[in-house]
Amino acid sequence: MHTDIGNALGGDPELTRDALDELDADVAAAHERITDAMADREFGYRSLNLPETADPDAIRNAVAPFSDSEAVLTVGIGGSALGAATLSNALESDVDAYVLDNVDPEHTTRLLDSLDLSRTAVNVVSNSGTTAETLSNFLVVRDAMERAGVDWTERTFVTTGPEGNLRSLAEKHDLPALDVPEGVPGRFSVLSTVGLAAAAIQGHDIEAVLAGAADERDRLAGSLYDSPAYAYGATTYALAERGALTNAFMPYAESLETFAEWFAQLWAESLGKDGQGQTPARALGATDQHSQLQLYRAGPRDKLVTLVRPTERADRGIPETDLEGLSYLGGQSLGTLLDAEFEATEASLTAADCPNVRIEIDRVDERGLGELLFGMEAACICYGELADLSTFTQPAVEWGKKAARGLLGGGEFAEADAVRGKDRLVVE
Ligand SMILES: O=P(O)(O)OC[C@H]1O[C@](O)(CO)[C@@H](O)[C@@H]1O
Repeated sequence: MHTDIGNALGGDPELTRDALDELDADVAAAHERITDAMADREFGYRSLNLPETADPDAIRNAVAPFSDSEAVLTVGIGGSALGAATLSNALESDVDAYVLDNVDPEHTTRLLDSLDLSRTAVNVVSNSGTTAETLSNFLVVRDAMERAGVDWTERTFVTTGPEGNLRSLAEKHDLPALDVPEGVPGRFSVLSTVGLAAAAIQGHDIEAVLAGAADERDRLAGSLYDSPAYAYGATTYALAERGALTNAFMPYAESLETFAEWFAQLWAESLGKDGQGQTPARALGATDQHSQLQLYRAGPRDKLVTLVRPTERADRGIPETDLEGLSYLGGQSLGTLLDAEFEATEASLTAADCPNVRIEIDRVDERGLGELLFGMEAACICYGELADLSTFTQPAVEWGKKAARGLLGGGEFAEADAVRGKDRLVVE
């Protein structure tokens, strides 16, 4: 992973090289804290140990019974689904991958009706084992399997914490069970059983994912100028401190669209604390040049744009044309056009004083994804250290869970009363 912060300097909000140089002393302190916490396997920080603590052989052994699958369905939500989805949507495989990470009945029915459940491996993923959406979807999937005459215990494995409903279910029905690594929050768990099991069933080189992550870990250093991950974490933090409260995250590869979704949870749930944080806006290049770029260039001076691309990709030529005014496109390639648009957009943002950062990997392959995923996790932790945040917790999400549970008769919660007491002003 390479991080180019040249265009992050001198924009509006303004960040100067002197300011970054001054911040670098804090980055050195953050690095020391991070490496000590990694060595002590502290909660959350131990996520950065996964390149060597994850056990790809154990993962492959656990999913071996599903090697005949034509599809793998991950039932989870948040970090328990987005890591697997990032890898499956970025890489090609003969084994299809699907994710149920919402409780939209029409979508769930459409998906289940489309699957041959007798040939689908179902991975139910929940660290807590109590997440309403995941457990509800599992019950629906199990019912669909039974209606299809499929022995669900033959097609299902779980990935969960040491206790809870899924652990009990696995023990009761002797299901293969993978352990969610202890002390690793869901949004930091992609480089573990949580993100790698489905990838293993799809035949992806999970060892290469971990090798890419290990390479990025080896680049962590006591200066932002020596570590691509810290360069990104420190620059985004410094810009946020100066008013860039939105981070438009814009990969120029369809295969990285879900990666942007994964990044959004990592950034929002880790850094949105005590009135601080930086809103991740998911975008896609070149498509969003024709939708959101207007705001990025000419809207409030409250954002940075992160541009991500592989420097190598398979390409496809554009046929010659005699269409008036389009002949310049003929004989080019789609990849050349995409790169021209990337660089033009980057320059366009800079010309409009919108700070932007370029992140590049060689290719969207297992190794490149490992670099990106680890790099963003380390960047996020660096930002959290600099901002003195509680990076690894997410207390604010609990209010809504209690309210929903109360509305469903799952207990007495004051939050549910607040829902019932909504002020209404309906305009029809
Ligand atoms: O793996 P679990 O416990 O089902 O949690 C799923 C997701 O829900 C959250 O806990 C937020 O509610 C995320 O942090 C997590 O990734």
